[in-house]
Amino acid sequence: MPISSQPNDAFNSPITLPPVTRSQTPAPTPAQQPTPPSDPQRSAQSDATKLHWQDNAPAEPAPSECILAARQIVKSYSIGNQERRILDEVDFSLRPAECVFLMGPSGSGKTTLLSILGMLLSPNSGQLYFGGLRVDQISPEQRTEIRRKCIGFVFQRLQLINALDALDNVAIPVTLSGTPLSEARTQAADLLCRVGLESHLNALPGSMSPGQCQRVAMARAVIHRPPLVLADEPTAALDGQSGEAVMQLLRELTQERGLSTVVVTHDHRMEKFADRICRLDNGRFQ
Ligand SMILES: Nc1ncnc2c1ncn2[C@@H]1O[C@H](COP(=O)(O)OP(=O)(O)OP(=O)(O)O)[C@@H](O)[C@H]1O
Repeated sequence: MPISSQPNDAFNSPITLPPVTRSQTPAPTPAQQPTPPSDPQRSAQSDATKLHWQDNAPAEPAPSECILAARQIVKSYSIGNQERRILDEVDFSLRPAECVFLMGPSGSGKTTLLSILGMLLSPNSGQLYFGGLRVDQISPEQRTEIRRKCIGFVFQRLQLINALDALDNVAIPVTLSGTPLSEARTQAADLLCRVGLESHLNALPGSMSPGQCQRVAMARAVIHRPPLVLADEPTAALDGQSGEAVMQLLRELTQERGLSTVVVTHDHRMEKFADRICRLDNGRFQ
């Protein structure tokens, strides 16, 4: 099920970030984006941990080592007088600059998990950490602020504003956090050129192909350099060739900026773009 919440709701409320303390470190600002450790000893440790982790060992890395960590997440819905468990004590970890794909059968809970990771949906229980901060324990306003500043969303159903051209679809969200429009437009134009749309800066979404619109959506998702990008079936509406080009571009954009990425996809042809694949089945990782 595609995420249906408007990502733009994150841009609506003027909220101040929570006070910064060591035990409640807010998600990193763009200038503080986490990067893989450069110290050789630390790198060796991290590589060892990653190997261990990729070998499906039960241990998850510490939340403080992750850009995003979910622990024992449960999500249920009541249908009539019956409760249906959609996510059943799920653990998930995403390291800085890593790209993880969530795959699994229809109805297995992928979009539900992505929505919880993006703080668009609250779990019934479990812990969610963003940059080491327990974000399930902060106020909704603080979560909105972190989501607005630190997460870029790419949705299956494009959520471009039809009345705005490509340039302003990308630029306007940045102006909501105080960047002057002229500067935002310069940044947006650079990004749109980067994604191959230099001749479509002033095109309206209705006059562009689905693949071109998805490129605009990706530019919009990364323009504020969020440390985390969440994508729900970003290639589902595209044919194989444009889907692959869009996924390739998403990887390049996020790699260039050192952003961490979670992608929900059904498309096995895209697997080559993942650093790691987590397969959900019936609300649990296989
Ligand atoms: N608001 C809701 N109320 C009740 N059930 C829900 C709700 N949202 C999702 N579900 C159910 O939760 C299950 C998991 O849905 P989800 O969209 O996360 O699966 P998915 O793996 O992303 O599926 P797909 O690949 O088809 O998009 C589905 O059975 C769905 O019907």
